[in-house]
Amino acid sequence: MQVIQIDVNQIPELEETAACIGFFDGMHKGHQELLKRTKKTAKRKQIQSAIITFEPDPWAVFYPQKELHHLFTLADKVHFAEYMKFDFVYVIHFTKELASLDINQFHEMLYQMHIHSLICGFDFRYAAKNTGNVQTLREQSYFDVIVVDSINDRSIKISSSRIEPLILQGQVLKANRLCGFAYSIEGIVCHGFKRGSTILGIPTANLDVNNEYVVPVVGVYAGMVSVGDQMYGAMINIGNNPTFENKIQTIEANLFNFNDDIYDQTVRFYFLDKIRDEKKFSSAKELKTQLLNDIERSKKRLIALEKLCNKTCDVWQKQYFQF
Ligand SMILES: Cc1cc2nc3c(=O)[nH]c(=O)nc-3n(C[C@H](O)[C@H](O)[C@H](O)COP(=O)(O)O)c2cc1C
Ligand SMILES: Nc1ncnc2c1ncn2[C@@H]1O[C@H](COP(=O)(O)OP(=O)(O)OP(=O)(O)O)[C@@H](O)[C@H]1O
Repeated sequence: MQVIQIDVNQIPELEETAACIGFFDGMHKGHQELLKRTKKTAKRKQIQSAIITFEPDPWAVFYPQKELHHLFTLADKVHFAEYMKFDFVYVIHFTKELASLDINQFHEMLYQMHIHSLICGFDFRYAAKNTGNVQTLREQSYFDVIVVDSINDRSIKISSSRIEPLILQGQVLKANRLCGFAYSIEGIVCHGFKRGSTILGIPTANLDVNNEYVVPVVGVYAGMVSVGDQMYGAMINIGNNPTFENKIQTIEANLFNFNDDIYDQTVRFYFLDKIRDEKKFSSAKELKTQLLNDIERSKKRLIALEKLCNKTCDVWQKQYFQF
């Protein structure tokens, strides 16, 4: 698979493709339907398949002062495209100039990119002031258009903007249901206060998270952590460790059946389900008793959510560690 950066003023020579178009934050089940339809169309027409996305987030161009967080980084989208066996990811550089193209100029751009079939959702909007829609796409004759009907959950469209608040509220299991795999964030393992391994006897890997991600609300989660291509069951805490009165928020995980040194390694934390709120304990001993309970509770959730775990391992191409 190839990732091609595209500047609207300098469109490179591209192969003929069936391509889906959108920002694709999170690659939820609605996005997945577009991806499947694109692959099918490419196969039927014997042409290449592509995902067209934009970078940076159009919102960042119009509101540069706003700090934006996402469910997926561009690298995550590229990974997902590879998992779905796409031939190309086209990353169109989103600028004010691109945003000001009129409907016909936008069609011409896609024509110059050799798009043979464009696959989009029923509510796709494009061109200056979002004046383009599926109706205007159907009226042009540069390329075929396939429109995907709304993919719903409980009669409401599945969308990135519906999933984000679920994660922010700790309703990760609901978010996971809308994606089909567990929500995850990536970062580098950094040094904590070392209380986990010394005072508590329960070592934790502290995550210096890539701050592009939406971080779930403070709380304790049953989850998984991947190190290299290996997946481990884990319990994860996001919080301020009130028992020790930390000043900063930490994201840390205790990995089951694991005791390697992974400082400075890139790892991914996967959130399956929230199991409790973070609490202040009156002693380290009480906290430790609770943590031992959390291990058992997390393992039970991992077993109950086996399908979700397996699908997540499949998407991220990790080997699942059975405990
Ligand atoms: C699953 C899990 C749950 C936790 N729950 C709490 C909690 O409820 N209250 C609290 O003060 N700290 C909690 N902690 C944080 C511990 O206090 C923390 O692991 C310990 O301070 C070690 O931190 P360190 O890695 O900086 O040494 C939890 C940690 C984990 C891994
Ligand atoms: N649930 C869905 N059903 C059908 N098409 C969808 C669905 N969600 C997104 N799409 C389509 O997928 C493409 C990418 O959409 P986009 O990146 O805007 O996702 P979104 O989840 O709708 O985002 P947001 O919540 O930010 O509006 C668009 O063509 C859009 O119409």
